[in-house]
Amino acid sequence: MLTIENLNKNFGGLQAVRNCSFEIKEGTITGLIGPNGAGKTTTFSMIAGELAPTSGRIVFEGKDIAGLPTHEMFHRGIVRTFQIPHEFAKMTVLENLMVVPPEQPGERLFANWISRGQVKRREREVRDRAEDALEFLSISHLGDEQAGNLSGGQKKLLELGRTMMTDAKLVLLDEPGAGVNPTLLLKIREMISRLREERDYTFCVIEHDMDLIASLCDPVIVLAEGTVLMQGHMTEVRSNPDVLDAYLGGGEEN
Ligand SMILES: Nc1ncnc2c1ncn2[C@@H]1O[C@H](COP(=O)(O)OP(=O)(O)OP(=O)(O)O)[C@@H](O)[C@H]1O
Repeated sequence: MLTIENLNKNFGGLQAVRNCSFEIKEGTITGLIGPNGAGKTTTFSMIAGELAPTSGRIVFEGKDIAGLPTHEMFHRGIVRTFQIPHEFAKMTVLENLMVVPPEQPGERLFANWISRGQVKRREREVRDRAEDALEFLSISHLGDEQAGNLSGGQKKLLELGRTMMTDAKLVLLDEPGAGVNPTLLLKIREMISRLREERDYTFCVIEHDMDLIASLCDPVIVLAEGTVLMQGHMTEVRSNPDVLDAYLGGGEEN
């Protein structure tokens, strides 16, 4: 589905990503791990169109999309969620979902005037889709809650719900486990798995929680110093001495 070929990103004299190449196969939940500063976030930002690569190719469904802006990536079905969920705190959970779909007819000045019926129909569709997302995620009871009142884990579920409002094919999940209590973590893990199995999403996940990676992701790609150190099943990754070295060398137990 996505092939990264010899990707490079320099920030001045610092080479954050260097000759990085890997593949994300359709229907997988691919983990992207590595010590702090390994280049994971920078790689995500290039795939999502927030950063232009210095050089290299990002081929999505057969087309080189490197350097295209975020809205183009979104349009093609690449959606990124963030470590800190971007909910609208003063809006309800349901409203947070309903504002996601781009180009709602009611937002276009003349569409309102020309075809009220069409706008109403579209609004109904969006509401149905939002309610379906809430039901899927078992958070229908939170629909009327102000999003700002949600716990960290509930906000992550809302973020998954916002993704379900788009026509995403590849979802880039940025630390879905960060700041989430253990009970909700199990639920988030289950929802990601079910979204893959039942709704055909492909995921790429950056995560520091190795148990979450082990239980959710296959394959796992390990980045170190901006490039791929190894790739495989988490059992192989865990027993690879180079991976251990990279983590210990980074001085961080993550
Ligand atoms: N906008 C920027 N300007 C300059 N340097 C940057 C910028 N963004 C990232 N870097 C540097 O690039 C390197 C890779 O950073 P990146 O955030 O991609 O790593 P990471 O693997 O996501 O780390 P972490 O796990 O700590 O989030 C680091 O040395 C970082 O300091």
